[in-house]
Amino acid sequence: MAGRSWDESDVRVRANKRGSRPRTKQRPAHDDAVIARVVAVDRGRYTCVVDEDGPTPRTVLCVRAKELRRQPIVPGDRVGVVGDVSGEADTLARIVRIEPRSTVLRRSADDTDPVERVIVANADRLVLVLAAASPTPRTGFVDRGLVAAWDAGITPVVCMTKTDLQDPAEFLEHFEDLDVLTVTTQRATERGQRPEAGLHDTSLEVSPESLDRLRAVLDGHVSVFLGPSGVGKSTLVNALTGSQRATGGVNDVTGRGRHTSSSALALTVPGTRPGTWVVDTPGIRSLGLAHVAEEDLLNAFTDLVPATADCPRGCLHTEDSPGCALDAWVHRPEASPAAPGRLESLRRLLAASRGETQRGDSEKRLGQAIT
Ligand SMILES: Nc1nc2c(ncn2[C@@H]2O[C@H](COP(=O)(O)OP(=O)(O)OP(=O)(O)O)[C@@H](O)[C@H]2O)c(=O)[nH]1
Ligand SMILES: [Zn+2]
Repeated sequence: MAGRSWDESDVRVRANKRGSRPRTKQRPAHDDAVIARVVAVDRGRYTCVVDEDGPTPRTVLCVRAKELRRQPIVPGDRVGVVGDVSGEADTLARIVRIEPRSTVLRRSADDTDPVERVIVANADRLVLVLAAASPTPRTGFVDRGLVAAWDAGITPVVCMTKTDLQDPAEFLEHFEDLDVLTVTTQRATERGQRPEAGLHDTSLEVSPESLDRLRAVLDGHVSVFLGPSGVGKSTLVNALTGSQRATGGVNDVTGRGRHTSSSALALTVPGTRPGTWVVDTPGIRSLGLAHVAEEDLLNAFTDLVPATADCPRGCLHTEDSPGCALDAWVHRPEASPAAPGRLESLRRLLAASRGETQRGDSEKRLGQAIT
């Protein structure tokens, strides 16, 4: 293969097995393809919404063209679709093209999955969900989430749930030097006061004001929610989208009835503009940062980056790096009280990332450490 680079598409230039016509790389341009949004992927079937911001949005079930076989197509993707795009029952259309993606959210390989995977395309909000209490919020989760968002070019949002249980102000001080969008949510009433809510109707638990605030943050965006177990993600997603993930209800956009697969699912948000999506990623509580370059990791700490200009060349910014300017910076009188903690976070992440690169030690993987 000297002097020439090639990819898998070359391999497929060969006679059709069934012997009719030879395959070539000159495929029809599919000028007639309509643009659709992928909302769910399940065993080679792609549920797409055609005309998402037009007068007749409809759900179309698709397969993908053979030439796209090797490319991941994920929720959030915008694709070109040909064939029967009526959305009527028992029709099947075909995805012939993946539109350029504005962002991709990746999940690092880890012990549960050896392959790095794209999980969502075109998201522009990463909502890091934490509870003000129960479970106790941890700054490390936000630090890692901010790095993941920065790396993917996605705007992070910190969403503090359960503020009925605890005032989140003290926790949020940790991030006050960062220009991070923050939103708080709480439950409307005690369950006991709303017996009609029933045990499984979680949507009634979130206060209407909370939902208004969230909708304002999500409006016009494609958002992914990420958070440790038990912080109230499904409660929020259900309340916002009207889906009933936990109970297997019917969603009117996907028309799929039950969402049993564990892959991501894009849902519309009633009361927002067309083009507003929440991508639910069941089972994914962390993204892993193994694929994030060290420099990008540092750049995510926008509050500390300016200080590194005074570090010696090649400074590793560890606690024992000679002349590292970061210590003095976070302890200067005008520094915020949160600054030393931020430096600790940065050093923990750097150490984890270096540990992994040097030793390949899976225990040290950032992927595991994010939650
Ligand atoms: N007090 C209070 N409880 C809440 C609030 N939001 C959710 N909860 C409760 O927190 C518990 C966990 O909520 P879930 O929505 O299942 O949490 P989750 O993040 O989806 O958890 P996983 O499915 O494990 O990822 C439930 O008992 C909710 O009723 C809130 O704002 N205030
Ligand atoms: Zn340094």
